[in-house]
Amino acid sequence: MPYKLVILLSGSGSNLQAFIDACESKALPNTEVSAVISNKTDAFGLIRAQQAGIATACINHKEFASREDFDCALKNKIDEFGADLVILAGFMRILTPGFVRHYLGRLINIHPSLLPKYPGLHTHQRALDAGDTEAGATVHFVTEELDGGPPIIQAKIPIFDGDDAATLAERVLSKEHTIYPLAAKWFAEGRLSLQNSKAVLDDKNLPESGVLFQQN
Ligand SMILES: Nc1nc2c(c(=O)[nH]1)N[C@@H](CN(C=O)c1ccc(C(=O)N[C@@H](CCC(=O)O)C(=O)O)cc1)CN2
Ligand SMILES: NCC(=O)N[C@@H]1O[C@H](COP(=O)([O-])[O-])[C@@H](O)[C@H]1O
Repeated sequence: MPYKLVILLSGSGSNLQAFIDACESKALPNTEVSAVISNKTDAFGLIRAQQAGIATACINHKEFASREDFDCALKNKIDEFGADLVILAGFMRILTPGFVRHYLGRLINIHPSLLPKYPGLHTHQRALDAGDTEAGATVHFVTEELDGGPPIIQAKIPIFDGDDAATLAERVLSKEHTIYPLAAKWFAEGRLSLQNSKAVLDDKNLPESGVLFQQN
């Protein structure tokens, strides 16, 4: 029985594509993307999923009277598909405490900064404006606190003179496509868990910033 990923997204879906390719190449063995769900009807990630023969659903947050109602519909759809792991891949909605509690420990996100720096939006511009010399991405467990969940893995890149938010985003995204499937692989292998609000890998608490991914 393959390990089932349900991926939530709001945009282009290049991280989704990385998961599709990793499952296809068996870099993520015995794992499948069971469904892709978006809150945006025009998310290109839905097209990517359809091109890969993956079930899709669109639940438009604008059609709901409250965040709680939207999250309840989202939860029902996810559970209809069945998910061992719920993956936020550029999903641009803040999730309610009830939703997070339901999936706690099997709900992860990728954030385009070296958390705890720059939670929220516009991370690359904030790093540039602060004069930082490095940027990156963080895979973390999702908790009620926005982008405050325990980090699992981080990748760092240098910020070059002349970088702008777009060039930074492009180089960070490339690292995301490596670390995100790796974190999911650890989870599918039963090596990664959330215990007492800490990320645990191979029965050891991870460092505050997660595992630092080093690519030679
Ligand atoms: N309870 C949590 N929900 C979410 C988390 C989390 O850690 N805890 N991670 C985010 C992902 N994210 C950054 O990584 C993020 C997504 C969305 C927003 C945000 O401000 N959204 C606005 C709408 C913005 C828009 O529609 O363009 C909103 O929801 O009102 C901040 C950070 C996913 N959810
Ligand atoms: N706060 C959440 C957030 O900003 N997530 C970011 O959205 C992008 C989605 O790209 P993709 O659609 O090409 O995978 C990624 O860079 C991800 O880190």
